[in-house]
Amino acid sequence: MNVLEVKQLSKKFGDFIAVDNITMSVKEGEIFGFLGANGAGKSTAINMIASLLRVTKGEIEVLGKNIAKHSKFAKMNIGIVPQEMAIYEDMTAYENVRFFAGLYGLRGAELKERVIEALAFVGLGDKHKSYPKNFSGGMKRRLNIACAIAHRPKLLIMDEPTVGIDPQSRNYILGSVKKLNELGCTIIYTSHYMEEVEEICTRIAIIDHGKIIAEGTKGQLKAIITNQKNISIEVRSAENLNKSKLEAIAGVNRVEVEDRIVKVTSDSEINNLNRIIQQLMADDLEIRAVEENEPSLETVFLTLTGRSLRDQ
Ligand SMILES: Nc1ncnc2c1ncn2[C@@H]1O[C@H](COP(=O)(O)OP(=O)(O)OP(=O)(O)O)[C@@H](O)[C@H]1O
Repeated sequence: MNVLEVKQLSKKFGDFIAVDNITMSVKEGEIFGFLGANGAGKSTAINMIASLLRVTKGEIEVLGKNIAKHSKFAKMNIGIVPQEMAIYEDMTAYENVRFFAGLYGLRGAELKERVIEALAFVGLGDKHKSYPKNFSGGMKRRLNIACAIAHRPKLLIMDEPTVGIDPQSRNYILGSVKKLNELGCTIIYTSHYMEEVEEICTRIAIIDHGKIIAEGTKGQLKAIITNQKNISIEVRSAENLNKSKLEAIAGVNRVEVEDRIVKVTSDSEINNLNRIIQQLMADDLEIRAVEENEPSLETVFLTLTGRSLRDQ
């Protein structure tokens, strides 16, 4: 089932087109990565999905229902962790989460239970009475997440939740995202940190100048720019290597030897690692290490957009 369906969605600010006719869908159980450089249009797109921003053109369906026609249904089923911290500094952590969960209609014992659950989930179970003004950036982010999940949304949208925080909180947040997903929450995760997206996302859309320019699993995105893989095998000595026999293995395109490293370039679709290793062993080469390198998503992004994700 599709949790989210976006059809020909656009947003104009005056004459400027921030989101340009995007169509995409997110299936139940996915961690869908929305990857783009600063200003690419990520926040604008997800703010429309979360009903925080008016749509210029296009349609958005959540769990099969149009969000413009079923606004309450959409609100109950979506949680958003906005880029700008949305917490009240003069309310305790508990009061913050209670306030936001209350906006979703939770009341009484259920409200209390969910607030406690959400705070524990983000590792702030012992900070109920603390004020966020005394929190580190990472703790504030975690509180922000607790506010967005207490009503147990089916779809959680996170807008760069790890920007500007310490590595420990970052790891905690990434771990929480995975755990929430395992508990059945579908997640849209925007970031311009490539490694995060590579680590947690099951499918990724690359957005650039308001348009989705590529979409797919990591493997599919990487296959856009290359259908090759590089295998590096470190051996004790490459003296006895029978190069032509290696080159004869199905899928192998090139074999190079650099000192004690045998470098094999092969079609990525063909699973021939076993045969390559068997051939080296048949030549009596002592294998010390094997490494298979794919192009990184950063390379994919660079190739498709002509610019780096960061530093611009
Ligand atoms: N309210 C607004 N009025 C005018 N232009 C806007 C407005 N909001 C965003 N923009 C512009 O739309 C473009 C997309 O912005 P958006 O915030 O969606 O990008 P982003 O991909 O989320 O980037 P970032 O990683 O910096 O948040 C930018 O050029 C931005 O300046």
